[in-house]
Amino acid sequence: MALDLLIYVGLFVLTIIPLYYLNILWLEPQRLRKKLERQGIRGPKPSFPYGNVKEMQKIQSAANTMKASRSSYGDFVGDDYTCVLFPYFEQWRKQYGSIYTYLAGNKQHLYINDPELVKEMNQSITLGLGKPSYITKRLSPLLGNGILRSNGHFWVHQRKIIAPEFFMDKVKGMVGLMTDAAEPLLRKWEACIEAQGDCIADIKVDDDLREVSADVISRACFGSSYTKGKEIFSKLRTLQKAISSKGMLFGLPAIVQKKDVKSLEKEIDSLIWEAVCERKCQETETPLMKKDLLQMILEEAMDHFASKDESRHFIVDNCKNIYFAGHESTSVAASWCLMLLALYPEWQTNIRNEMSEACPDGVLGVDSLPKLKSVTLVIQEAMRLFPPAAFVSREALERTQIGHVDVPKGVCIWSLIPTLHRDPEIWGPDAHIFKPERFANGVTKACKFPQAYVPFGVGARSCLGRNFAMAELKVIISLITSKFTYSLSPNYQHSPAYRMVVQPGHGVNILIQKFQ
Ligand code: HEM
Repeated sequence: MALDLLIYVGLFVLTIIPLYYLNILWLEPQRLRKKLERQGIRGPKPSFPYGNVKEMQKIQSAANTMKASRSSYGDFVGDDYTCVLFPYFEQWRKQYGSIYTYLAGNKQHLYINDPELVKEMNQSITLGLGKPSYITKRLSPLLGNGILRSNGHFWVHQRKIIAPEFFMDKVKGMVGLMTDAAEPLLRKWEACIEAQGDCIADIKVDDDLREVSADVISRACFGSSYTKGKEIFSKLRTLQKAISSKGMLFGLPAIVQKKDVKSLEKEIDSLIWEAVCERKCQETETPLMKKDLLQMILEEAMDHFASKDESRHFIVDNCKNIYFAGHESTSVAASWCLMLLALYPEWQTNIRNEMSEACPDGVLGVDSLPKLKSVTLVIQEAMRLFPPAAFVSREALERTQIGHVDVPKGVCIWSLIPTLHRDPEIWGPDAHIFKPERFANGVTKACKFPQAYVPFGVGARSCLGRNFAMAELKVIISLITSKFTYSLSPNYQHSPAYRMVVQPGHGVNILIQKFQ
C-alpha cells in the first residue's frame, strides 16, 4: 500500500515538474505571443526551449566575424555601431519594422522603436510598467532593493525621497565639488605634457575620467569622508564586472562565482554602513555646515522608516544605486565628448571662447554654467550619437495599454536608444553627422519627434541624476578644453563596445598640448 502511494506520488511529481517547466518555458510565452500577433505584431519564429536566443547568438557571431575582418570603422561618427553590437535587433527591425516581438529565454519581448509609442511610454505614469525582473534579479547583489531595481509603491517612495536631492537648486551647490574633483586630472595631464618636454602627450582619457566621476560621486555622497567612498566605489566596480555579461540581453543565466559575489556584497554593505555610523557620530558632535547627499538620505530614512533594519537597507542600497547609476555613464559620456571634440577642433575653439567670456578670472563657478552654450550643444550631440545607455527596458507588471498596443502582463519592452537617435526619419538626412548646432534652439527644433531623444530614458523612470550629470559634464569638458588643445591620436581605435553601457572599446587616445 505504502509502495503504491510512493509510486503514485513519484508519477505525479514526474508529470507535474515537466508540465510546470513546459508551461513557463513555452506555453505561457506562446500565449503572450499570440496576444501580440492578434494585434498585427510579428517577429522571428521562436523554438523550444530558448526561444530566439540561438538565432540571436548566430547573428551575433556572424557580426563578430564581419567586424574582425575589418580593422576599424571607416567613418568614426557616421558608421552605425548598432549593426555590430546588437545585430539581431537591426536585422529584425529591417524585417518586421519598428515594433516586433521575440522570445529570449522564457521572456516574451516587445521591441519598440516607433517614436509615437516611445512618446506614449514617456507620458505613461502607470506603475504597471516596471524594471524587468530577469535583469534586476541578476543585479540584486549590486543594487539591493534600491531605486534602480525596485518597482511599484516601494519605488515611488524611494524616488520621492531621492529625486529632490538632484533638483537643479541642489546641483548648483555641488558645482564647487565638481571643479575640485577635476583638478587632479588637469594637473596629471599637465605633468604628462611637461614630461614630454612641454610638447605633445598621447593620453588615454578613460580611466582618468572615470576617476573624476567616481570622485564627484564620492564627494557628493560622502562629503568629507570621500576617501572611504572611493574604496566602496572600487569594490562596486569589481562586483559589477563579476555579475554583468552579454548573456543578460539574451535572458541567459549568469555564470558567476556566487561565493565571491556574496563576500564582495557583504564588504561593500559594511563599508557603507561604517561611513553612515561615522557620519552619525560626527553630526552629534559637530553638526555639518553643508549637508552632503548621505546626510540627506540618512535624515529622510530616519523620518520615513520605523524599523532600524528598513532604514539601514534603504541607506545602504541607495548609496550603492547612486554610485552605480552615476559614475560609469557620466565618465563614458565624457570620453565620447572628448573623442568628438578631438575630431572637430572648431568646437573646442567655441568652448574656449565662451569660457574666457563667462569666466574671465579662469574660475568656473555656478553662475558661469548657463552661459556655456557650446559645451551644452556638444554634450547633447555626443549623447545623441553615442548614448551611454543603450536601452530603455520595462516589464508589463500588469496588462498595460501603450498607445494602440495592448501589452499583456509579463511582456518585456525594449527600445534601442542609438537607433532612435540615428533615424533619418526623425533627425533628417544629416542624422549620422556630428552637428551640435542642431540643438541650438532646443530638442523640439532639432528633430521631428523630440520624444525620441532619450539619452536619460523615458517617463516616470527617467534618470533622476540628469541635472547632476549635465553639470558635471559641462564642468569637466569646459575645464579640459580651456586648458588644452587636442586631436585624435593615431592610437585611437574606434570600437564601441557594450559593457552595460556603450563605451569606447579600446578607450579614447588623444594627442594633447597646453593651450597657449
Ligand atoms: C551622462 C550620464 C547619465 C546617463 C546617460 C544616464 C542615463 C540613465 C538612464 C537611461 C536611466 C534609465 C531610465 C529609464 O529606464 O527610462 C537612468 C536612470 C537613473 N539614473 Fe542616470 N544617467 C546618467 C547619470 C546619472 C547620475 C550622475 C546619477 C546620480 C548621481 C544618475 C542616477 C540615476 C538613477 C537613480 C536612475 C534610476 C531612476 C529610477 O528608476 O527611478 N544617473 N539614467
